[in-house]
Amino acid sequence: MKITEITIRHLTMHLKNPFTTSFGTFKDKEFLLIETIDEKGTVGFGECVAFETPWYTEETVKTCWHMLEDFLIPLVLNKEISHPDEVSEIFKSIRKNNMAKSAIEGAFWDIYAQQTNQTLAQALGGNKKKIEVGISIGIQETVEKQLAVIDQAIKNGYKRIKVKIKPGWDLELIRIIREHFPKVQLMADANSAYTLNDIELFKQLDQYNLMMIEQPLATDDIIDHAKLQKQITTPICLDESITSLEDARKAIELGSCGVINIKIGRVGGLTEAKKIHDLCETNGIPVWCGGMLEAGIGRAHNIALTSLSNFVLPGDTAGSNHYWEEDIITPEVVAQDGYIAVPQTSGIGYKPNRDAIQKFTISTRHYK
Ligand SMILES: O=C(O)CCC(=O)c1ccccc1C(=O)O
Ligand SMILES: [Mg+2]
Repeated sequence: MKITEITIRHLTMHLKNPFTTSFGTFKDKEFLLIETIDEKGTVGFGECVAFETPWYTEETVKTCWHMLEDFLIPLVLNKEISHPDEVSEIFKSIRKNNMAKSAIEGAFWDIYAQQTNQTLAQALGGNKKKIEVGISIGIQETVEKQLAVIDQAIKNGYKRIKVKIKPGWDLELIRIIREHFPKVQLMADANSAYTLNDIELFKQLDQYNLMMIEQPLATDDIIDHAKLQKQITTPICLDESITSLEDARKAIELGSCGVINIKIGRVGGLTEAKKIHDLCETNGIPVWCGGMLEAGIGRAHNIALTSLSNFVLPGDTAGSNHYWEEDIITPEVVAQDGYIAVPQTSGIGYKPNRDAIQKFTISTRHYK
């Protein structure tokens, strides 16, 4: 395939419920949508998951646009590429900037799947017909509100609940949640809000039978996580710390985690995500697919990835209606009884909703 035209759109979408983490609150999601067209007229879409501010990783909407426009697009525009795996090879000359790389690589995968008449899931080697998903619930204003939101999520069919914790909103919160929901599959995500000085807190958390604790320590750490893992029984799940196959290899070798959360954008694309998946499978490390409050295009890519065999734990890919009044794909993503059906039409399996995309777009630029 040869991409002859690329469009970047800057969208802003209002979240149904504000999402609060240890770093702050989101009310809207601003992001870039990438549309690519090849010489045969096949259209592919990729979603850039970077946020407006660099709280989760160092990338932002603006840094991604800069990287795409000035470096990444010139490397792939009008180049003959036979397989999307080649895109990450070409991008190796650019350090990091994984979310920017991933956005464009995803559009190549979409086109490749369509041209080989496969679903994106099949193109990646995934066989599952449906995937099990959970839900990630942000920090609420009160414990009562937190319990009510969890209760509603369970009523909506989600069987695995993830809550966000931060210093002062942790042990007591988990104790109360467990008291109300003794059996639910429960986990906590700290988004790097703690240090090894908090080791007593983590030992205390062991009594609540959490499935895992996600990213308790620094965003770039695997050494302290290994020390912590040796002292607690709850498996540590790494999110922010794993940005590549090499990171995953080292974390596994050190014993820094028992589980890895794979996010396509964080690791630089589907090719790298699949490699991490395969490495974890070989090493007996279960994985699940993380989320970045994606709109429909990014969500569709997550669903395809989750169809791979070692995604054995429910991920954060909830249905469109958990996030949006209106999503940018048709049909929207539906989670029923905690499962999403993997679409069976070629490419990402959902149609971009051009009217909705238009409505949420605040600026557009074309490259050819
Ligand atoms: O529902 C989702 O998309 C995932 C929500 C979530 O936990 C999250 C959302 C934004 C940034 C980081 C994270 C995270 O997994 O740490
Ligand atoms: Mg996380």
